[in-house]
Amino acid sequence: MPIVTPAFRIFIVEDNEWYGQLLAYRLNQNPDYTVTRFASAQECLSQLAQKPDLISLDYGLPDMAGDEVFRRIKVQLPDVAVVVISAQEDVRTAISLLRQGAYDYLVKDEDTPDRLWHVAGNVQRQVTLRRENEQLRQQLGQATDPRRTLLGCSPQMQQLQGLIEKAARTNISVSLTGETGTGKELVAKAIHALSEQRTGAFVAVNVAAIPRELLESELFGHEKGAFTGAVSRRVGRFEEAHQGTLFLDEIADLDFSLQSKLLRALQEREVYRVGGNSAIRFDARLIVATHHDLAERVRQGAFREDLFYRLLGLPIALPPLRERGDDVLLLAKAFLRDFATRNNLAVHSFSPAACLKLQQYAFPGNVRELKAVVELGAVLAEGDTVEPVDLQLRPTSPAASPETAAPLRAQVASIVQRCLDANQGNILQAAAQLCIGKSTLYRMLQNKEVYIK
Ligand SMILES: Nc1ncnc2c1ncn2[C@@H]1O[C@H](COP(=O)(O)OP(=O)(O)OP(=O)(O)O)[C@@H](O)[C@H]1O
Repeated sequence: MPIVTPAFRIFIVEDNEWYGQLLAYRLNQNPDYTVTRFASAQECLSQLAQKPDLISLDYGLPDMAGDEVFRRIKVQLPDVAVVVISAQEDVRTAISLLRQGAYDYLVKDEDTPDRLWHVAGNVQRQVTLRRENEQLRQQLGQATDPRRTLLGCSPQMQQLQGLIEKAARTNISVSLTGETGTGKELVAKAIHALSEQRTGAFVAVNVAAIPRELLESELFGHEKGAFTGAVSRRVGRFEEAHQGTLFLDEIADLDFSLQSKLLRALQEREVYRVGGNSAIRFDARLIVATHHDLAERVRQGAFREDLFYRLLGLPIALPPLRERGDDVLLLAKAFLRDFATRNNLAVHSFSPAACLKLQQYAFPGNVRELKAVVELGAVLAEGDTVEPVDLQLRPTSPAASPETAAPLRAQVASIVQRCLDANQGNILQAAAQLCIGKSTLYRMLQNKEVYIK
């Protein structure tokens, strides 16, 4: 099966029209790059669902401070390479941004377009290698054992694992719902990896991220000359997914006319390329996902009812992270261990107060946000322990309010005490559950903040 390499997407965020054009002109010399320009931070942030591979970010945008834009990008897309471009050299800012995960820091001068070109080449090579790696692993059938990749022990997650296994036994369509970052794509991949289709490709399309006029040819492909710009024949995502799994993310955003075409394709089990006459057989499992209430969309007349029922298949609702109890700490610990190992960092645990801060936060961005918060926390931590100050949560969180900060010590002690009691005073077990070192527990005992009853 061929390795499928999607376009390499680059965002240029630059309020100086002329300079933005200059950078785009240089990068567009590589026909494999899809370059999009934005004049403001807000415009760029609103389009992150397109999942760019590289962002060239002007540090002095008029509508938002550079470090804030950087932080928001990294919360949503922790893996994207961000190259910060600044009008003047500021070593402190550069170091701080690089520590927080910026890919590079360039100062604006006449060589910048060439240096950006060079950096883009490096990033593209890394991204291509990573994608090929993932696809090869999947094709070898070694990919994603959901028990290893989909972490969580809460009853909600156990129920989810059961549904994934049921879905994998047949080729039933699956409709996933859940807030952003709850793991819908991960679940789709897990179903694929456990199913008979695992030797075929897993093809993911984010319907909301592709402009309407390009989506039809993205899904169904096109023949050479089908429209202006169709310089060669293109195989659509349906064809690529043949005998594998097609994952359509953000399905609620599908345009009405494309809804009819999708329905026809599913009923007939065949598709036509744009500008083509011959039917192409399509046999793949379909998984759709949305963070909207699709039934409500049907009631509003924005989504076809017949298509809704055809897509519904086995509905699986993913719970928000804040409803998964202790999974927050379990996931945080796993992400910390993983990030520290990959980056050779000594940091290995969270202080009790840091655990409490994580448990009290609502995580509107769910697991994706937790992962970004933990990784940044690992970078910011001074010693081997992540402290509350290292956890950069959004200000709306209750954890940030002064009322919760004041009795923090007492609350920590009460949580630790409850955990000690639940473990019949077993310090090792309690420390492991709380993700803290046993020395912290001994110190709290010594200070009479907690007791062994
Ligand atoms: N239970 C989990 N265990 C480990 N990692 C998880 C879990 N759930 C989600 N993740 C990680 O969180 C991130 C977001 O997950 P994913 O992209 O699957 O979410 P999503 O619901 O599809 O998001 P969106 O609606 O924004 O597309 C990914 O890095 C994923 O690997």
